[in-house]
Amino acid sequence: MFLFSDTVSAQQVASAFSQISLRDTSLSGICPANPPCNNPRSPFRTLDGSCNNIANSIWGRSSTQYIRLLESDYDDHVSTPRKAKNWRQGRELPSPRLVSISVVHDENSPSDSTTLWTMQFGQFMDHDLISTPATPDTITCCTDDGKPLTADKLDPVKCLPIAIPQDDPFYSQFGQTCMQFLRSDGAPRLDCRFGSREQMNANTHFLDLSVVYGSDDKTAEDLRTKENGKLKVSPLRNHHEKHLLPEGESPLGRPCSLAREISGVEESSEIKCFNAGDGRSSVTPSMAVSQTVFLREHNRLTGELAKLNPSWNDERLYQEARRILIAQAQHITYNEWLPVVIGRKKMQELGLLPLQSGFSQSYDGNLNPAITNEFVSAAFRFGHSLVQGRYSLFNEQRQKVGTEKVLRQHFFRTQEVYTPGNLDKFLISLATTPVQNVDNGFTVELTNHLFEDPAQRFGADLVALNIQRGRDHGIPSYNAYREMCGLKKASNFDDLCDTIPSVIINRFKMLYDSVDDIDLFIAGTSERVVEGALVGPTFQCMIGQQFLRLKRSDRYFYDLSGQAGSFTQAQLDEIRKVSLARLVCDNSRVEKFQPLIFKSVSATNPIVDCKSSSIPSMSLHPWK
Ligand code: HEM
Ligand SMILES: [Ca+2]
Repeated sequence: MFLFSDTVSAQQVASAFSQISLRDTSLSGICPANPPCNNPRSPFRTLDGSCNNIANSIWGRSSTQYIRLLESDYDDHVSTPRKAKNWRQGRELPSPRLVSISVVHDENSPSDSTTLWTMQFGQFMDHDLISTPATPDTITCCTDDGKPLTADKLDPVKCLPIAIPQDDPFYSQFGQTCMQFLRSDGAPRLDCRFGSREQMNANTHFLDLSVVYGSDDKTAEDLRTKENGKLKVSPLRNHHEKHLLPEGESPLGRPCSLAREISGVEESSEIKCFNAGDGRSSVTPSMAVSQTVFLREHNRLTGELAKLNPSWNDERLYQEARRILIAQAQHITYNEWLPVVIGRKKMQELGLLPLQSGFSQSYDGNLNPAITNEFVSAAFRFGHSLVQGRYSLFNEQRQKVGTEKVLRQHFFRTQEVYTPGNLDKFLISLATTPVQNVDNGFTVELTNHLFEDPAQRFGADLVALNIQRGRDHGIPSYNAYREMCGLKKASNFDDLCDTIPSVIINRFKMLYDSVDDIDLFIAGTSERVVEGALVGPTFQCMIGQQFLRLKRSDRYFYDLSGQAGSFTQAQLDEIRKVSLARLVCDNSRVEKFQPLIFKSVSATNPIVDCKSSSIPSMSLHPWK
C-alpha cells in the first residue's frame, strides 16, 4: 500500500508502480506475449512482422508499442502532457498554433537539386513504417463552430484540443478558436509493468512493404487475387491504361471524386477511393500514384517468375515476388533515398551505404527493431516541410499541362488518377517539380488548409498538430535531444545559435519561458541543414539511428548472408541494379526519365530512354 502525503511525489509513486509486473497477477492475460513461431526458418517474412526475431518473436510486430530514445516527459509522470519547466513562476507552454504562426512561414523556396519524388517516397516510407492509431473521429474536442468545449463536455482522456489565438491571422475570420485534436491510443507495455503512457504502431515496424501488402494476415488476404500470386487491381476502364489500385472505402467518409466546381464534372459515385496495405493510400493523388507503381511491379514480377517457373503455385509466386519487391524497396531506400535525406557523409559514418558486392553480416539479434517514438512524433515528420502546395502535371516533353492545382483541393480526391494518361503525368511531375527546402517553411496548404472540407474555407494546421502530437506522446524538449545527438546542451536561448538562426531564436524567446521548453518538432525543422543533407543535425542523427536500427535488427534485410531469407549471390547482384527510375519506367507508359529520380535533371543526370543502360534492369534468371 502507498500512503499519499505531501512528502510523496508523483514521480515516486510512478516509479514504485513501475516495479509491479502484471505477469504475476490475475491480469496477466492482457500482457503482450511472444507468439509461437511455426516456421522460424521460413525464407519469407510473416505478414505481421512477428518471428523476425526468433528469441523475441513479438519484436517489430504490428500493434506493438514504439520504443523511446529518452524517457517520456509527462507532467504527472504517467500521461498528462508536459508543462513549462517553471510554469509556477513563469509562462505556460505556448499554444502549438501560436508557435506555428510565429515561427513558420510559407515562402516559395524550391530546391535546386532535389525532386518531389524525395517527398513522395518519404511519405510512402512513413506509411510503411508508422501508423499510430487514435480513437475514431466521432469524438469532437471542440464545439461544432470551433470554440472550446466546457470542461464538463470535454473528454480529457481522448481530447487535447489546440487553442487558436483570438487574433489568429487566418482562423479569426472564421471565428475559430479551437482545433480538433484526438490523443493517440495508449499501448499495452511490452514489459507488462505499470508505467507511463506509451503509443503503438498499427503497422509492422520493419521496412517490409506492409504499405503494399498489409500488416496482418486478414488485410493481406483481402488484397490478393489468389491466382498466379497476383494482387488485386481495379477493373480497366480504358484499354490504353495499365492497372490501378483496387477500389476501397473512403477515408474520413470523404468522397474520392472532386467537387464539380473544381473538376468541372459531376461528382460520380463510380469514382472510388483506393485500397492498399496501409489505409492512407488515397490521402493525395500522388500518394496513390506511388502505391500503384509498387502494386504493378509486384504483378509484373509474378508474371516473369511464372514464365521461368511454370510449376510455382499462387502462394509461391506471391511470396517470391513479395520478397524481391521488399528487397528492391530496401535497396532504393538505402542506396538512393536516404543519402539524399541525411547526406552521404552521415551514411558513411554510420556504415549505412549498401555494399557494392558480397554480403553483409550486420544482423544483430539483440537489437529491438521497434520504431522510436521520437522518430514518429517529430524527426520523420521533417517531410512535411518538403511538400509543395501547388502542383502541375507534366507531359513527356516536361511541359506543364492543364492548370496548376493547390493541394487543398486534392486531399482524398483521387479522381485525377482515373483520368487516362494522368498517372504517367503525375510520375513525370514528381520527377520534374523540385521539393521545398527544409527551412522552417511550410505551405499554407498544410498549415491552414489541411484536409479542408470544400464546404468550409479552412482546414487544420499540420505544424500545430505535429507539436501537439509530441506533447501527447510525452516527448521531451529539443534541448534533451541536442545532448543525445552530441551537440552541447544549451543553458540559455543564445546557446542555440550553433544550429538555429538568430531570427528564430528570438521568436523562441518570445514564445517559450525557458530553453528547456522548446518543442522538438519546431526546433528540429528550424535548424540550419547539414551540408549535403535535407535536415539539420538533430533530425539527421535521429533519422540515421532509426535506419541503422531498421537495417541491423531485420533478419530478412536484403543483403545478409546465412539467414533463412538470404538471396544467392547472383540474385543479390541483380537486386543491386534496381533504382526507383527503373520501377517507374517498367510500370508506366512513360518512355524516359533521369536515372537518379530523386535528383533534378542536370548535365550529369540527363533524361534518358527507359531502355538505356543508364537505368539498369534486373534479370530474374537467377530465380529460375
Ligand atoms: C501531402 C503530403 C502529406 C500530408 C497531407 C501529410 C499529413 C499528415 C497528417 C495529417 C498526419 C497526422 C498528424 C497528427 O495528427 O499527428 C501526418 C503524420 C505523419 N507524417 Fe505526414 N503528411 C504528408 C507528407 C509526409 C511526408 C513526406 C513525410 C515524411 C517524409 C511524412 C511523415 C509523417 C509521419 C512520420 C507522421 C506520423 C504518422 C503516425 O504517427 O501515424 N508525412 N502526416
Ligand atoms: Ca512495415
